[in-house]
Amino acid sequence: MNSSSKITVSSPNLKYTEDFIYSDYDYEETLVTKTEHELVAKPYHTSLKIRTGRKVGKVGVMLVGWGGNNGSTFTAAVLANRHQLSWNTKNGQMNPNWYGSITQASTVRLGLDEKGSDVYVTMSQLLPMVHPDDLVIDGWDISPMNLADAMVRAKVIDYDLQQKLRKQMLTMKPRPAIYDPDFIAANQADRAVNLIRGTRYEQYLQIRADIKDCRDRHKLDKVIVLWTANTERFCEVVSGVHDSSDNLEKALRQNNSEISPSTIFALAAIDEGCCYINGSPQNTIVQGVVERAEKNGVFVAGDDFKSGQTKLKSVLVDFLVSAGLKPVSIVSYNHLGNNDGKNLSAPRQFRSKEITKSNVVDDMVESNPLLYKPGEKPDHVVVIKYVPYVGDSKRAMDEYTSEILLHGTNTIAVHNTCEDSLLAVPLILDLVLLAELFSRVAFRRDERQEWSGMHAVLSPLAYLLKAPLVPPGAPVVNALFKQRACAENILRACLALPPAHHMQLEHKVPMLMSELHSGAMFKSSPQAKKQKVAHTNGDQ
Ligand SMILES: NC(=O)c1ccc[n+]([C@@H]2O[C@H](COP(=O)([O-])OP(=O)(O)OC[C@H]3O[C@@H](n4cnc5c(N)ncnc54)[C@H](O)[C@@H]3O)[C@@H](O)[C@H]2O)c1
Ligand SMILES: O=P([O-])([O-])O[C@@H]1[C@@H](O)[C@H](O)[C@@H](O)[C@H](O)[C@@H]1O
Repeated sequence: MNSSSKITVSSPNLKYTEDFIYSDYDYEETLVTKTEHELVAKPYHTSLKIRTGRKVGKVGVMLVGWGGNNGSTFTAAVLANRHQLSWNTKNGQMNPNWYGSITQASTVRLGLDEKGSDVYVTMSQLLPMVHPDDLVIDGWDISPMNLADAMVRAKVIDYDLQQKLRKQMLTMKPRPAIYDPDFIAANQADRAVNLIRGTRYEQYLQIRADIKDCRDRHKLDKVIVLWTANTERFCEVVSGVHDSSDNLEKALRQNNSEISPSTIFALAAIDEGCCYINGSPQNTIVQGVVERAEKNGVFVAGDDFKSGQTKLKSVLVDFLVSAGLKPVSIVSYNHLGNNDGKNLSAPRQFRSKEITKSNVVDDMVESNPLLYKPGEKPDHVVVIKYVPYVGDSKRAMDEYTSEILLHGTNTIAVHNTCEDSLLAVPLILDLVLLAELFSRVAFRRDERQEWSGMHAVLSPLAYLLKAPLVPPGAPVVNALFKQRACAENILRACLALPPAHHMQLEHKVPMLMSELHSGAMFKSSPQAKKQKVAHTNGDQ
C-alpha cells in the first residue's frame, strides 16, 4: 500500500473541479412496514448530490484545558510528528507516529485489484483533510503552567522527548479560563489561578475575543474549539434557561449560576463560527446550545472521548449480543492516578462519567429482543478509584458474564492498562480533522436547491465518543464497528463509491470467480448513474 498515492475515482457519478468534488450518490435503504402477521421489506433509493470542498485552508484548534494531560500530550504529539523528532528510551530509539488515529494510522478498503486482492488506503487519503503538522494549537487553562512544565506535570511523555520539545513548549502558555468551583471537584481549586474575572457574560465576551485574537494572529481560516478540561457535574437543565438559544442568552446576561463554564465556552465558540466538541461527559451541549449552533451553521459534537475501557466494551458487548449470547452482568472497574482521576474522585464529577460509561451498551441490548425483554438490561456497574501512584496509566479490569446455551454461563475477564492520554490524544486529532472535513461537505437534491450541510449535531463522529450526541429523534449507536462503518461510508459517498459491504462474491460465486480470473469482470463500464427518481420501489 502506498500511503502517499493520490486517489482518483473514475466514475460517471463523480466530477472534480479545482474547488470541489461533486458526487451523484444513490442512498439506498430498506423500508420495513409491519402488519399483524407480516413484515414487508421494500428496498428504495434516493438520489443525492454531495459536494466536498477541496481547499482545506489554515486550521487552528483551541483546547479548553490545554495544560492538562491530554492537552499537553496532544501538543507534544503534534510537535514530535511535525519535526520528526526521535528520542531515546531504554528500549532504544523511538520515532513519532499517530497510532490510535483512524485518519492517520488506520486503513479503509478502497476496492480490489484485477487479481481480486483487496486494496487498502489510509483513511486520510480518501478526501482532502488537514495535515496534523499544519495545525495551529492554542487554548485556555485555569492553571497558568506553560506547556513544557505541564508536560512534565502530566508524566506521559518520555523524558528524552520532553527535553527535545521543551524549548518550543515553554513558549506556549494557556489563556486565562472560566472557573466555577460549583462545577468541578474542590480538589481542583489549587490549580485555579489563571482566571477570567467578571460576570458569565463578560467571560463569554472574553472567550470570543480570545478566539478572534487566535484567528487573526495566525491568519486562520477555521478554528475548532475542543473541551478537554476537567469533567464537570451535570448542569440542572432548567426550562426557560437551557431550552432555547434566546433563553440561554438571557440567562447568560443575567449571570445565571446554572450556566456552566463549558456551556459558556460552547456559546462563545459557536458565536465565533467555530465548531465545538465536548471531550468530557457533562451535559454541556444543552438544547439552547444546539439551537444556537443550528442558527449559526456550525457543528457541535460530544460527549466524552471513547478511548479505552469503554471502547473495548462497545466491541465486546456487540460481539456477544450479535453472536446470540446474552450479557447479564458487566462490571467495569478502573483505578487511575492522574488529575482527571483526582477530579473524578468527587461524587458529582464521577456521576457524570458513570452515566456515559454505563449507557454505552443500550443500543446493542435493544437490538436483540430475542435475548432481552423490553426494558431488560444487564447488571452494569462502573467503579473508578483514584490511586495517585499509577498516574495516567489507568488500570481497567472488566468482567463480562453472559448466558449461553441451555442456561450455561460464559465469563470474560479483561485486564486493560490504558495509558489514558496516549489513547485519547489520537481521538482529539481525529475529532478535529473529521469535523473540519465535514464542514466542507454539503448536500442537495438537484440544481434547484441550495447546498446545505449535515445537521449541526455532528453524529458521524460517534466512533470517537462514549455518549454520542445525535440530532433530536435520531437513534444513538454505540456499537464501535457500526460507528466506524458509518463514518467510512460517508467518506465513500462523497466519492460516489458504494458502501463497503464485505460480501466478496467475486471469491464465492463461481460465475464471478471465473469472470474475475478471465478479466471479464471489469470490462463492463463503471456503474452508470441509476435512473434518478426521488423514491423508487426497487423495480428497475
Ligand atoms: N483517556 C482519557 O484521557 C479520557 C477519555 C475520556 C474523557 N476524558 C476526559 O478528558 C478530560 C481531560 O482529561 P485529562 O486527563 O487531560 O485531565 P487533566 O485534569 O489532566 O486536564 C484537565 C485540564 O483542564 C483544566 N481545567 C479544569 N477546568 C477548566 C476550565 N473551566 N477551563 C479551562 N481549563 C480547565 C485543568 O487545570 C487541567 O489542566 C477530562 O474531563 C476527562 O474525563 C479523558
Ligand atoms: O477508558 P474509557 O472508559 O474509554 O475512558 C476513561 C475512563 O475509563 C476513566 O475512568 C476516566 O478517568 C477517563 O476520563 C476516561 O473516561
